[in-house]
Amino acid sequence: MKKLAPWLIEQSEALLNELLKFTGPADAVTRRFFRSQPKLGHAERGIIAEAVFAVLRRKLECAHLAESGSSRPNRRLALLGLMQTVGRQSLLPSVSAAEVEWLERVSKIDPASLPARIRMNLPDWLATALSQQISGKNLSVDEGESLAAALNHPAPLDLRVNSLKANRADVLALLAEAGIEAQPTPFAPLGVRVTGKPALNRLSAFEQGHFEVQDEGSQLLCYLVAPKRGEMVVDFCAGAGGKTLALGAQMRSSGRLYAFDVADRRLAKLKPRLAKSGLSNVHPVRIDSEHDAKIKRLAGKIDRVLIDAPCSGLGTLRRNPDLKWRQTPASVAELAVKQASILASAARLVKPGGRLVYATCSLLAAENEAVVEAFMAAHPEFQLVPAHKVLAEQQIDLDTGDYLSLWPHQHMTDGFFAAVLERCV
Ligand SMILES: C[S@@+](CC[C@H](N)C(=O)[O-])C[C@H]1O[C@@H](n2cnc3c(N)ncnc32)[C@H](O)[C@@H]1O
Repeated sequence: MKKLAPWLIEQSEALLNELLKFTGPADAVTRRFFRSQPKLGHAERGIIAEAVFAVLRRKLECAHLAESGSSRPNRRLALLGLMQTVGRQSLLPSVSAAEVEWLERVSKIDPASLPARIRMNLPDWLATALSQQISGKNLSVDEGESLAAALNHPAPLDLRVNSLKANRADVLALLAEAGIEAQPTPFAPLGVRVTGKPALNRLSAFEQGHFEVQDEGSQLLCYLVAPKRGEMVVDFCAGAGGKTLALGAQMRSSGRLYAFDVADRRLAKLKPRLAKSGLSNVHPVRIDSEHDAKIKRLAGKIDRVLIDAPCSGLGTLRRNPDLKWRQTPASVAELAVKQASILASAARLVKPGGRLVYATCSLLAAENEAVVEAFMAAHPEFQLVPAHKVLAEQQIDLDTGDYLSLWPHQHMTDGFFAAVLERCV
């Protein structure tokens, strides 16, 4: 047990002061804060970031506990975050006698005794939407509690082996050699789940593109696309290209893979990743919107289209806990309109017999089933292909029904939704 340096409490409080304004994504605010504090070392940044993210995950619970105590409110929150992450014994020698007494008192409170609303740490509108979905599927209330609990845990670190350069056994062996504990992911054939958060970017296998960091759920979406060698494929919302790289490797770097996105700055991040991936079939293209004229030129020519739609990100709360406090019913409704527009436009690319995969990292039916069902009602030329069949064809034994619905508490992945649609004529 090592005593925590008192200034780390002050820095955690200072960062919380910024984060709790919710003016932007928490990871960006945190990066900016650390840039303004160049003297902070890697380990110290880790301590601060973990503590403040613990507060964001359990904001309602922390705010409830912080109603007692007498220091500054955000200092109390920082202390609660640090108590969870570095432990009480490291923290207590660094705080005042009154704070020791308060921390001892609140740590005796059994979380199970708190009202469900506070225990779940979800805003009311989101808790209601999720519990309606859960009861619509005839699942128990406990299911909602387990989901909320899983969303409040940090995500594990998953890797995807780049099959152009390595195989999973090689990567597992080299991680073991480097003293890093890891195991194969349960579903994705090229996935590796690492224990803890070791710094992987200094490993030469990472620098040489033998693996990429990618959640197992994201990897599974790419198996739904299942592009083949020599095909014409579009990754419509490619962003920094996490899924583009996986699709390109599935195509064995043959055919043509267009990586579309409206954000230049995201596509720019794809370029260095492409360079080390060994892929030569990827064409990044910035589009103005889903109505860009470049899309018309490729209409009816594409074998496979992936739409990894912009969404609320509520399936990624393990990594981005701030999203539950930043999204609102109005922002979700606005996103659903955008998603419908992108889906309708991207669908024009698909050739007869070709497929499109509509995917989000949201848990909400409004961004998922509702968008797909409205699209299918307006486009009878598209038919739903059961997701479990597509996965089974690739020896992946995962059946969540006609749609792929991944849930953190059931599958240990981020929350994802995907539908496979085939153009019949
Ligand atoms: C969920 S992210 C994509 C993540 C990416 N596929 C990956 O695996 O890393 C959604 C992306 O959609 C892009 N986007 C937003 N509006 C768009 C539009 N109208 N057409 C194409 N892309 C769009 C955003 O810039 C963002 O990069």
